[in-house]
Amino acid sequence: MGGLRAGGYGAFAKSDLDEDEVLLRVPRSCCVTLDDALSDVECGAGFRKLMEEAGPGADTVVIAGYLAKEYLLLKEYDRRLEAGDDDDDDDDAVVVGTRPRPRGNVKFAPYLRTLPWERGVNAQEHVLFWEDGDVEALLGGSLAYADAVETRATVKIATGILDGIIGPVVRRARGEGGNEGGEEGGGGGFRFPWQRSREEEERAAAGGGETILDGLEEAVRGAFVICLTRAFVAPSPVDGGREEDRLEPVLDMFQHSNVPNIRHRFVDDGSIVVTAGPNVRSGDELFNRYQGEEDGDSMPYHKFFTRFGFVPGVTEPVANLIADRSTIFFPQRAVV
Ligand SMILES: C[S@@+](CC[C@H](N)C(=O)[O-])C[C@H]1O[C@@H](n2cnc3c(N)ncnc32)[C@H](O)[C@@H]1O
Repeated sequence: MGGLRAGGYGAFAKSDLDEDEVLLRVPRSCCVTLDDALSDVECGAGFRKLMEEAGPGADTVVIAGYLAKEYLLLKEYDRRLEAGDDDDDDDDAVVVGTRPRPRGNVKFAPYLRTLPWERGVNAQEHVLFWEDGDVEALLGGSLAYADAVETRATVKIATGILDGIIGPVVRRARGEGGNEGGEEGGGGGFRFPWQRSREEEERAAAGGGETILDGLEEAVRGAFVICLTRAFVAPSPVDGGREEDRLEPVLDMFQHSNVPNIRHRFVDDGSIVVTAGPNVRSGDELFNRYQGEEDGDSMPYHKFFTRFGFVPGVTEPVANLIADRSTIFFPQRAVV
């Protein structure tokens, strides 16, 4: 990583940089991709079923589910370690089904530990972290309202679905039993919410069904925030160049600017290469440019906010912009 230093919430040049100097190269094997989720030993079968039922639109749900499951398993290993179960090498292995998974076996463990799973970690803000009342009070009537409500509803539905896939795996790891639904070859005992009978649906809605796995809501919410604020769209080298969402460790430490001073490009083997723009001096913060898939370069700022959790160039709390009825959030009205 020539000329690059992490610090604060972003990355900085540690020396003057030549234009086009290569700062880093991230191989696809270091990225979190849909392949990781679909080939997962414990939940891959459940994720594949979900893709069959729901189609490619389920990509983000599947990647978020995979991240949430790995994070919850990592937390379980950590809990055991803290409880002093680490004297013997095997003691802190979490047994999922019949397979022990030693601590080191969470593929992305060091990366998962750096991510903003909760509001405020790495100064992360996002409408997914808000209470319903805050969304109504702050965003009601604003341009951001519909997006915020839709994103939150998607995550709520996803949480119910993912409980059926990753819930049993995490419950087993915690020694709480759980059916075989999420496990590869386990018979597929779980059912998606759309496969439940009306009676089961009503019982679940009335709180009489199985309860959602403890900690799952928070983990899925965090995983969605992570996907929305950090995923890159890249051509997949394994799927005829189809575009895929990926999490790119290290590349995702750069903050956004509308006038970036680095560039990134995808190369044929699936790696991503980051190079310096012109006139970068030692100590300068290095900025990338985030792009929303549907709006390309011109994503409106209220959409930028619901997707990435901030408004470019604005340092004051968004609540102040809303209180001042900023034109970013409220359509302008002519004063006559
Ligand atoms: C991909 S991360 C960038 C690095 C990040 N701060 C981190 O947690 O590693 C994206 C998040 O960084 C923050 N961010 C990035 N650029 C920003 C900017 N120009 N102003 C304020 N926050 C920014 C937002 O919280 C955004 O959701």
